[in-house]
Amino acid sequence: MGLPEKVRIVEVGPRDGLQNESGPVISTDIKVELINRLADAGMQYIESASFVSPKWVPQMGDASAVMAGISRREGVVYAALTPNLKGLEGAIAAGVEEVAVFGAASESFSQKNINCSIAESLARFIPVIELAKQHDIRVRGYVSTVLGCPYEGDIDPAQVASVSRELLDMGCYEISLGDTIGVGTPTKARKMLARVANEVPVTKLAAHFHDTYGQALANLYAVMQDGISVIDTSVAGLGGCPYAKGASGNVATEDVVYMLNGLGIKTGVDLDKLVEIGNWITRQIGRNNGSKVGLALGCDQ
Ligand SMILES: CC(C)(COP(=O)([O-])OP(=O)([O-])OC[C@H]1O[C@@H](n2cnc3c(N)ncnc32)[C@H](O)[C@@H]1OP(=O)([O-])[O-])[C@@H](O)C(=O)NCCC(=O)NCCSC(=O)C[C@@](C)(O)CC(=O)[O-]
Repeated sequence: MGLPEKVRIVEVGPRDGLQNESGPVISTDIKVELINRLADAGMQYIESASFVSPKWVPQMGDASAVMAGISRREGVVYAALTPNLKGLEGAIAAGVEEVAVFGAASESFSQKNINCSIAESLARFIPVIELAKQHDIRVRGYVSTVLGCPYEGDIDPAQVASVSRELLDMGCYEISLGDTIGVGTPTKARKMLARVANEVPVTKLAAHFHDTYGQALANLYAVMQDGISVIDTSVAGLGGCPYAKGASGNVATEDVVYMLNGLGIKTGVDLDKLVEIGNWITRQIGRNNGSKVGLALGCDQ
């Protein structure tokens, strides 16, 4: 199939990147500035907040205030996670134009993350997607643990395919495949994708790879050969997984943009601005910069 001409980057730093920070709750102002700066750097899709239980994820407790504080730019999608109807109702009230539901390919992970089985989660998403449709809100679907689970180890690609298919059938326009704990390697990623692509057209799939084992760029390069052209990333590689010891964040946006620039693949993102943002946000929250490119290009900043 060969590499795509263009890649759409889904920036998840303000949500996936910040949700697991264990220190004090990050201020709404910092979150809003992060989102505004990412839009200024050319990001056209920014997952900005999460309408989940603040008891489960305290860092996302100010989702409505974050959405209200953003200076919206034309052409930029500011999305949010909504695990259930309560979340979607909050998102609608906050003027969110796109949301995501999130399931898993592993039963144990589903229980730990959203307190229900896979089947229960899928049943819960049906009314969420129906209500979203009534409000002209597009819904993205996530499947976690597609290349491994912290509790169950290997996950059968057929299970990933089945959950992905169900999400597509119930109305998700795109399915993002999450290597939640970053354990995948290129051959495994391609095998998983090949199985899922039997059920869901590859043009409706995105790669959401964490970099825990330093494999994310290699895995992305591998699945791009098979038609993946939507990639989820997090500035400065922010993030982690509360359920996996030592888990790093998502693949860093800077690293992906650098690789894509080198491959001659268009993203529309300003790498210099991105590097500045990565250095700024990591200073703000007192965390190491997880982007190799950010460290290399930002050493004078
Ligand atoms: C799904 C629930 C809510 C179920 O949690 P539950 O405890 O089963 O929910 P419940 O329906 O029994 O309600 C319990 C309480 O939560 C409240 N509640 C219920 N829903 C909401 C809501 N939407 N917003 C705010 N509050 C809510 C509800 O009102 C009630 O409040 P109380 O009466 O006790 O005061 C909970 O498990 C939860 O919030 N989980 C979120 C977990 C999460 O955000 N994980 C991270 C995102 S997924 C991810 O990062 C992976 C991904 C997407 O990036 C891909 C990858 O890398 O793999």
